[in-house]
Amino acid sequence: MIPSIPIDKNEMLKYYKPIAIDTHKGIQGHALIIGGSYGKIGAVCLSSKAALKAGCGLVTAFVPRCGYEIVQIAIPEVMVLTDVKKKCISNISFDIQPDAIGIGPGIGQDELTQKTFLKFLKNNKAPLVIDADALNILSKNKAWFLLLPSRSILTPHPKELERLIGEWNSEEEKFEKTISFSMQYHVVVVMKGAPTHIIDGQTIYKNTTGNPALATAGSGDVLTGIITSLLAQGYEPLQAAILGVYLHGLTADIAVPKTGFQSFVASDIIDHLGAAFLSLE
Ligand SMILES: NC(=O)C1=CN([C@@H]2O[C@H](COP(=O)(O)OP(=O)(O)OC[C@H]3O[C@@H](n4cnc5c(N)ncnc54)[C@H](OP(=O)(O)O)[C@@H]3O)[C@@H](O)[C@H]2O)[C@@H](O)CC1
Ligand SMILES: Nc1ncnc2c1ncn2[C@@H]1O[C@H](COP(=O)(O)OP(=O)(O)O)[C@@H](O)[C@H]1O
Ligand SMILES: [Mg+2]
Repeated sequence: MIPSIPIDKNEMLKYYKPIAIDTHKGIQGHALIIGGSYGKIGAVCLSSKAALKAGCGLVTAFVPRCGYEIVQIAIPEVMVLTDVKKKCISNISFDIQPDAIGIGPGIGQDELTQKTFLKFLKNNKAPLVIDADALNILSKNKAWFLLLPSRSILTPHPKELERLIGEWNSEEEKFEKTISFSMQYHVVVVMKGAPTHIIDGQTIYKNTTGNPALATAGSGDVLTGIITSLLAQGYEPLQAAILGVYLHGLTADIAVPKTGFQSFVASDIIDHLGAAFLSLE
């Protein structure tokens, strides 16, 4: 057994910051979600709605042109910036100053998307959450790991993790390799699974919330939105990852007695975020 710190309510209460009474949307954090491609704009809708519902004052989505109306209609509270290309992201360019950026949900791996992702990494200064195809692009271009801002948060599922660090022959080896990766590139790795572990250098955290209802499309896209939101609200990267993973899992624990396992979908995570936050008050 590899020793780990449980991510439970006690751990949460060390970090959780209730909302200040005199706050306003301008200081409550601005999250930017970059992602989507033709047929996968839903991933950005889920991620950016989750960012709002996790407490951000402002959320902007950067999507290919085909995503403009979809995001505006699905979530009117979210602002939308569009790429010049219709079906994929080819030129990440914006004149806002987000407090944190989540990149990857539904973004695909088009050559143009890979190129602009490299340019983005070279210029970006904002704290990052990297998920899905942005992780897969990094796995194909391992030299780019060096461009990640220190304390970036990576959120791979097991297959994405294998693409990042290579195959493992035992659970122990998987953790060893992820710890080395985290230390080498100074990143926080959210090893999604059942349960999810968070690796920060040599420290391993193990989540205690969540259940198989989360095995549903878009569940990880929602987690990216939640963690990006917390990061934008000023939580330190490790705290944002821990709190995000805990709340994400808790929504399923709260919802399942009403929805059952089968009928729980990623939007139910978003719908139960309020109840999850209230349990910390
Ligand atoms: N509505 C939308 O717009 C949605 C858009 N989405 C977007 O689609 C893009 C592709 O994302 P993706 O994760 O589906 O593809 P990919 O990286 O090939 O991984 C799939 C393979 O990984 C494995 N695997 C996964 N989990 C595992 C586990 N827990 N434990 C073990 N293995 C596990 C499993 O491999 P297998 O077991 O089949 O060998 C599976 O076949 C991405 O950009 C995402 O954001 C989706 O979020 C859906 C909603
Ligand atoms: N059986 C399970 N028990 C607990 N959590 C699960 C289970 N299956 C999946 N999850 C969680 O659901 C999420 C799935 O993420 P991911 O595979 O990236 O989904 P997607 O790409 O479809 O959004 C992760 O947070 C993972 O930990
Ligand atoms: Mg995913």
